[in-house]
Amino acid sequence: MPALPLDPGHSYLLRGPEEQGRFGAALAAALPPASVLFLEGELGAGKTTLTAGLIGALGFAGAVTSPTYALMHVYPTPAGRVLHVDAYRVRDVQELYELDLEDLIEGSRLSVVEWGEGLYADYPAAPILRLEHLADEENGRRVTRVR
Ligand SMILES: Nc1ncnc2c1ncn2[C@@H]1O[C@H](COP(=O)(O)OP(=O)(O)OP(=O)(O)O)[C@@H](O)[C@H]1O
Repeated sequence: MPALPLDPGHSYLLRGPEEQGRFGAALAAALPPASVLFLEGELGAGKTTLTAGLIGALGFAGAVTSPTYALMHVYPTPAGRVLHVDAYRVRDVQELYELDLEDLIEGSRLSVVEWGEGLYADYPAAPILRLEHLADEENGRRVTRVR
């Protein structure tokens, strides 16, 4: 598997949504089939922008929108199905299992999971990226690979 373009414990500054999307796109080749990518970051931290770049790089040409209200979006790509899950409101991880999430992940090209702490132990190989706003006077976001 190619290395992610970021080592654990390291950060990048992403200046603007275009860079944010390009960073997401650069992750695509590093994430093998059936893999999981965990994203952390408050409202507006750029999770959807990064994910859109990633899904676009897998060949999906349509719009990618925040899964906050739907809990999960499913994108068909030429490389296989991509899941974009927002687990924030799922208090009980059991609810995720009731969705058969494990099987869905297994059958997908990639699953991007926001706020999926409850699943971190189940997917120990999955990278965790944290997105943060920079200070007000700076334009951009910091992305840190937590794991
Ligand atoms: N690196 C960046 N620098 C500056 N602005 C950015 C950057 N990345 C994304 N943005 C902008 O920040 C806004 C919020 O981004 P986005 O919708 O991706 O956040 P989100 O984390 O998915 O939010 P939500 O939690 O609401 O789903 C958008 O207007 C986007 O263009």
